[in-house]
Amino acid sequence: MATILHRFNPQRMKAALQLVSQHAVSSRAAVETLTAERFFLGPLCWSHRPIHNGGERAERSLPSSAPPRLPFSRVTEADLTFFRQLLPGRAITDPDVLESSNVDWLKSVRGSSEVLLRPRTTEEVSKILRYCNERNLAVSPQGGNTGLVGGSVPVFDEIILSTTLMNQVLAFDGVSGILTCQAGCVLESLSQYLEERDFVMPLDLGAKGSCHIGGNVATNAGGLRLLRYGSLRGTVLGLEVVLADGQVLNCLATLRKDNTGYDLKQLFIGSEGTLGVITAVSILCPRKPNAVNVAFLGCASFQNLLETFQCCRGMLGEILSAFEFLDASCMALLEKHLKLTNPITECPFYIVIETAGSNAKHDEEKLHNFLEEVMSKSFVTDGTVATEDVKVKALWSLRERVTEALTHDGFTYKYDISLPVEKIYQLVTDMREHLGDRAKNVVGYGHVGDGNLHLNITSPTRDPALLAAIEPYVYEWTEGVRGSVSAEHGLGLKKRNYIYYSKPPEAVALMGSIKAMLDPRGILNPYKTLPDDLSLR
Ligand SMILES: O=C(O)CC[C@@H](O)C(=O)O
Ligand SMILES: [Zn+2]
Repeated sequence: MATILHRFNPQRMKAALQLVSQHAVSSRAAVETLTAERFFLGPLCWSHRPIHNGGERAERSLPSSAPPRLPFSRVTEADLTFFRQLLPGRAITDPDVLESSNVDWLKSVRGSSEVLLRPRTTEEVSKILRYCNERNLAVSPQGGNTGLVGGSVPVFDEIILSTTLMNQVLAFDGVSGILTCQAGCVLESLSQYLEERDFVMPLDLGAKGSCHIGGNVATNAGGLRLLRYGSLRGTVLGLEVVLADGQVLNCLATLRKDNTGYDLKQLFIGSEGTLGVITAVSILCPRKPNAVNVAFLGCASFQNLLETFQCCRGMLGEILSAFEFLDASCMALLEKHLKLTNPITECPFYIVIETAGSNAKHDEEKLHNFLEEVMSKSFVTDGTVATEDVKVKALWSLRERVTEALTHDGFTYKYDISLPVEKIYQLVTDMREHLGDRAKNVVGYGHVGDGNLHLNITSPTRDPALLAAIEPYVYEWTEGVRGSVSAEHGLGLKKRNYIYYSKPPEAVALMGSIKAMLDPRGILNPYKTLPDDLSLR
């Protein structure tokens, strides 16, 4: 527990608890305040955050997913008239259309917004935000609504600002590979656009068919190619952002190098729409590889998997583009719920390795030598390799569709953890032991190459007792090895109060100051990312 002490600030936590209880009283008194049950699909959930004070430890409750509604204005008929004039036919109030924008992809959180705006241009976004800021109307920016932490839907009646119609490619330079596009372009459409021009997007994720590039950047999505091309913090070269007061910040540079002052775009990458609305992105795209190979391998232990990883980095080097894993429990769920077939013999662990290079013969030879090495050393017990597009896709779907398989297994508690790579599976093993038969399934999968574990725990229904057994255990465990409680999904609504497990109070306070400077009225994506002790002021 000593590791928690240096990060924990008892004063701040005490203030947070007082604040939360004040709000709880006033929100109960307000007749029209929305109750937790309206946005949280199930009974109110409380998590327990240990409080350390001079060596004494006390358990206190801090609401995890139930903030009170902040005193924003409510949308009036006059507001609707303004929006309808600005966006003819694109200011939507039909509850049936709004339904899918109010609920997240996991169907775990629900807002009750009555207005969905679909701008086409940056100028329209600017006019919307200037108006909302003046009127003190809260706004929930939304891309493809594929987020997993409740960050992409309103919590109460925030206006939904959708980037769906901002889907134009603005420019592509076939020499440098720099693409400039509007924020609402769907990732898969951009990939297709680039492939026709012999380039690829530097990121790829399971949600590619629906997610928007603006949302990807706003959440700093990682995905399956990060190992090769790095994070969006490196590949995004420029951004256009509309600030809370409607000001347009045009930092849409298309330069590889630019050291003129602070790199402001980094503030917006990963800020989950709380500091500004990203309206356009310029991004550096790699050449389309001539040869792609995918190997699906089985290992008898996680130690063998790590040995395979080390060997892989050494022998495949520059052509390695992904090293992903899933455990046997994930495979069982793929078979049971999605009727997918395991192409190799049953193993405790499975690896998906992708190579992407410029010389098919050279790549195949390297892969062949590598496979021979890991099989002869018994790091790998079985495997199959694909080079044809259809087979490559089929092998990838075994990794990409685990999230979907989990949705059929009951209620899922999801954790997206960054850990030192050698500890990546220990958390799954410890959690299984810790929960015993209280969970239906405890599964681990993720991005080995990035030290990113997706720990998912299923239960027949939402189960507060199970949740109390998982949290704060999972966060304390993570903090104990100096990991991060959000590797690539962000904090959103669900994880906002756990930020202190991964960031010192001084850093969180500075985040609060930046938020206050850029969005003084707090209208942008309220209740998300920052913890309640900062945002409920
Ligand atoms: O559902 C999850 O926990 C992970 C989703 C996604 O980040 C993935 O890598 O498949
Ligand atoms: Zn992931």
